[in-house]
Parts: sequence; structure tokens; C-alpha cells
Amino acid sequence: MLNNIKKGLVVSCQALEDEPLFGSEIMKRMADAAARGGASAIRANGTADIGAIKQYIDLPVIGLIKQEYSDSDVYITPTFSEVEALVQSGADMIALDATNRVRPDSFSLSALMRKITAAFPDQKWMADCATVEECKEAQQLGFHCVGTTLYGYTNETKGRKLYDHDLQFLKEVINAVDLPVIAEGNILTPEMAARALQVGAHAVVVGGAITRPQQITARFVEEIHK
Ligand SMILES: CC(=O)N[C@H](C=O)[C@@H](O)[C@H](O)[C@H](O)COP(=O)(O)O
Repeated sequence: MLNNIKKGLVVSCQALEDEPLFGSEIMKRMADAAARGGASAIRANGTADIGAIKQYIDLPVIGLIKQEYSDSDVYITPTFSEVEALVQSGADMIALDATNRVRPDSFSLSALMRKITAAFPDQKWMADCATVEECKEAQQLGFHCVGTTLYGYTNETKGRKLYDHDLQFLKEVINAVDLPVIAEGNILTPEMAARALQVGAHAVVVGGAITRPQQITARFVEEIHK
């Protein structure tokens, strides 16, 4: 899986229930469009979307389940039960929140990793991180790659964007770990994606700039009304 996406573009095809494109019929077509455009893999949320995409096109899928819990801010594949569902859905790699935030039931990331790697020894794991320390920790815990997915989305990193200072955070992560580093989060243009690969990212994930037309429209509207 990681070899297949090397220096490639992973397109994140996600629409939540409150978004206009919500629904597996639409997401599988979005994934088909990405495949026809040359994507090397798809990132998708939820077993319904993942199943539909895997049936419809022939690309590897990085799967996650966004699930909110009242006792935690962690919402990307927070617990064993989401992992179990993702394994059954056939996701080729599973992405989990690997931040240092408290997880549901205060179950630690290291305990969760022990449990899931024992239960599903052949599965590949991607760590969605927000800090360099979290990426280093993820490497220790046995993840196969790390992503910059949550940079700017935790209290500790609020207000920051991956593209700040010519991708400084991404470069720091690449220097700090030996694992493949996936550049993900707020990559808005082809030039930014190319730059992420140029500075050493293994692959780049682009979501909203390709698959969330409401975000794309809002950027156009903001620019023309400046
Ligand atoms: C922070 C969070 O919840 N990120 C989610 C992770 O799967 C998705 O909502 C993003 O679309 C994805 O990371 C790609 O990023 P962007 O859409 O910015 O290209």
C-alpha cells in the first residue's frame, strides 16, 4: 500500500451528514473522478463509503471513522470498535487519531495500539498527528506512517496551517521520524502538493480542495469580494 502511493496523490473523499454531498452513491462517484484524474489512493470516512468505493473502483483506501464521544475531543477512529468495523470494511490502511489528547474512557493510544496490532497483525496503520512529538511517539508505537492531518486542529496547534512558513511543520516531522510522512491538511493547490513532495513527503492527501465544492466556492467568493 505505501509503495503504491509513493510520491502520489491521495484524494480524501468525505462528506459528513450535514454536507451537501453526503452519501455513498455520491462519494463512490467522487472517488471514481479522483481515480480517473490519476489519484493513487482514496481516503474515506465510514464503512458505507469505504465499501461502496472499494466495490466501484480499483484503488487502495485509507479508511477512518469519524465518531464523537462525550468524554473526549478525539474523533478520528477513537476506539477499538471503529477499528474493528474498518477492518471488516476492507480498508487497506486505517487512520487513527494519534494525538496526545485523552481518548474515550481514558483508554491510552499505546494500549489501543497493543490491542489492535494483536487483533489485526496484518493491518496497516496511519497516525494522524498534530505535533512532532506525537509523530515520534507514533513511530515507537508501531504505526506504518504518520500524517500531518491534525496540525492546526488541536488546542495546542489551533490557528496554524500546514502551509505556514513554507511547510515548516512538515519539514520538522520529516527530520524527526524514519517513517513515511504523509502531508495532509489544508493543501489547497497543485503547487502546494508538489512542494510537499519536493521537501520529502512520501505522499500527499488532498481533500476539500478537490472534493468539497462548498469550500472551493467560498474561497472564490471571498477572493472576489476582497
Ligand atoms: C481535521 C480533520 O478532521 N481532517 C479529516 C481527516 O480525515 C478530513 O476532514 C480532511 O478533509 C482531510 O484530512 C483532508 O484535509 P483537507 O480537506 O484540508 O485537504
